[in-house]
Amino acid sequence: MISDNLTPSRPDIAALPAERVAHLLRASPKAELHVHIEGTLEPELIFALAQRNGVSLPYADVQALRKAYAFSDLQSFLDLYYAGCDVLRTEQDFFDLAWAYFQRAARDHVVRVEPFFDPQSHTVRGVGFEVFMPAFIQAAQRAQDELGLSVGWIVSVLRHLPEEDALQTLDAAQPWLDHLIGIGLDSSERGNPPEKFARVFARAREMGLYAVAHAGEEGPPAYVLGALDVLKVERIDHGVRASEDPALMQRLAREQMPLTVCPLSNVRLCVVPDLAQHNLPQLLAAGLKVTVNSDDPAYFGGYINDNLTELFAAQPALGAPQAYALLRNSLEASFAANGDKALWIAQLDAQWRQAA
Ligand SMILES: Nc1ncnc2[nH]cnc12
Ligand SMILES: [Zn+2]
Repeated sequence: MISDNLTPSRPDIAALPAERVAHLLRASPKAELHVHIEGTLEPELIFALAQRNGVSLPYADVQALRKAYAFSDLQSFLDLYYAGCDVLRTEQDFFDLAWAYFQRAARDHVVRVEPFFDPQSHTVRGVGFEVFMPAFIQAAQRAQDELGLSVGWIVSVLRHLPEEDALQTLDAAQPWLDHLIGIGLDSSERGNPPEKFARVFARAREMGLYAVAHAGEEGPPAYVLGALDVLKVERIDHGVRASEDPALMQRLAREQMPLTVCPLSNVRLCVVPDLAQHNLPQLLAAGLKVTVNSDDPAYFGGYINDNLTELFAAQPALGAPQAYALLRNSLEASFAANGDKALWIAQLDAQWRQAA
């Protein structure tokens, strides 16, 4: 049925059956706003790059490496994630990594991606911006040209390291500013509150970068508040523990602060016991601007469409209105140009109207 009511809930979707919703989740245009490019490094590529660069790995084969991906918390994952980075040595390696991910994302109908990269996980090994930035720029250009996929890179600093390191990283990023859209904060959350990075974020914002930060993944709701009030972020990465603080929930809803939630990541890192018990429906029902993302898909068993479809399969409370809201939120919460966003939203609406 055609609906001419374009806002706020546009296509008339209430009666869509579950299988139609599952198809629309997969086939609709969407934005991926929380993915670490180093977290897209598949075991097959780790082995290929290790061979290319003469790096020896402590695993017999791809299966043995995959088997090691059984995590008990964030830190147990990060230890393997940083170890995996060691095979990334040359510009070609970083290009292959990014291009493989962009092709995979395009298959999930991602039209906009804002990937993080962790410079300090490379500079510590003597691999500098002059190695990975040209590769990221070239891969992004090719994604735009050949896949119609729009890319905006977010330089992310590691919170387990001193703020001084992060300031140096920002200095090193300065010459590449034209190719960056934002600054992020990731790595070990507990014991490393947002306040530790107040000066870095103030400087990054002066440089014209958008600000985002991981907060409320393993850390308490106070870290979400710190990210908002001290770092002045425009999106919260994860944020699922905000549900422990009713006043914070009300504020996030009132300010329509986007949350980039990563369901499969939360299960694999034991933030929640399983997808059926994930609090995403509760966050959505409270009026928060929630999006679904993949975080580190090579490590957590799924890309963005897997996150969406597995979550909906596990949660009977999620139906067509929630699916449409999540897809639309992803496009609205991106840092892409308003004209691009309007175009993607029009495409989304056309697809849903046709299905309804
Ligand atoms: N889920 C996550 N949380 C914090 N830091 C990360 N770095 C890569 N993935 C991360
Ligand atoms: Zn993350």
